Amino acid sequence: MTEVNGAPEGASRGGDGAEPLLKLRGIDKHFGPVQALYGVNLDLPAGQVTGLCGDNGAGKSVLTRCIAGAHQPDHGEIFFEGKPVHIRSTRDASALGVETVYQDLALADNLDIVQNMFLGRERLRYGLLDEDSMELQAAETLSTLRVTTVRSIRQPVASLSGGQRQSVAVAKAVMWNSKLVLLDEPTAALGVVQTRSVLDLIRRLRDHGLAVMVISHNLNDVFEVADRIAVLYLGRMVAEGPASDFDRQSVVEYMTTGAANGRPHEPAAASGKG
Ligand SMILES: Nc1ncnc2c1ncn2[C@@H]1O[C@H](COP(=O)(O)OP(=O)(O)OP(=O)(O)O)[C@@H](O)[C@H]1O
Repeated sequence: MTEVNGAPEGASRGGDGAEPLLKLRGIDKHFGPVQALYGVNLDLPAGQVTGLCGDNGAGKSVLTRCIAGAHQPDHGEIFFEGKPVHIRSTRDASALGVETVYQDLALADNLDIVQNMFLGRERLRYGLLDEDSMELQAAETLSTLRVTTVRSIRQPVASLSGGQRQSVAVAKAVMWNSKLVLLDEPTAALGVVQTRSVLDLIRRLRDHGLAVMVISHNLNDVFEVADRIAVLYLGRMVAEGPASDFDRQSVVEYMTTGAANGRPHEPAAASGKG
């Protein structure tokens, strides 16, 4: 059995009836006169991929940043493992096990894969960098996630393909005891084959029991990988539920009008949201 951060592969999935790993309730956020989020509720269960959809400016990045500790909500509550939490900084988020992979990936091109995965959290031994143990852990994490296409973990990140860079960024995020991974447009700018391998990687995170939230404009990717779908429209969460509640047309309608068939989203009766 392979493990990421102690979570057995195939760990039981938080079904819709289970307490979500992360729960947002009534999140408001404004910037001066711009109200970016209005009373947003969202559940992110463990062992499930949630696709966060919304048109440009809908509030996806602001919401992600509120969970990641990069923005502070004006109002609302965040529950993590059922307990109310205040995520005041990205450090607070990391301490909870929340890691974010932003679109720009924030990898240092001139450094190699191991150096990137440990950047800012280097391991020391007798006052020196413990290269062997960092290399071992980086290699183990990549192999657990079956990221097998990189030639050497000592190659500079500048020499990697877009898909490989995305994989390294994801591996870096999950290496640090993460329970929730937020991915901002993970397949933007990737070719067909690279997209497929990143989507496979996302499924593996889910199968290891992590909660995953994926922001994507690409509905093919969302439908391929998401167990749940949440749609923001002009800062409001207009639909949230199991992916089977939706089809492409309804998601597009929610994204562009805030309703589908002229009606707001009705959560499935069995969704057990609290
Ligand atoms: N730092 C900020 N200062 C002022 N307004 C902001 C700031 N960040 C976001 N906004 C505003 O909040 C709203 C939501 O923006 P956000 O970036 O979350 O949208 P998005 O759904 O991620 O869009 P996109 O798909 O284009 O990235 C927009 O009206 C945006 O202009």
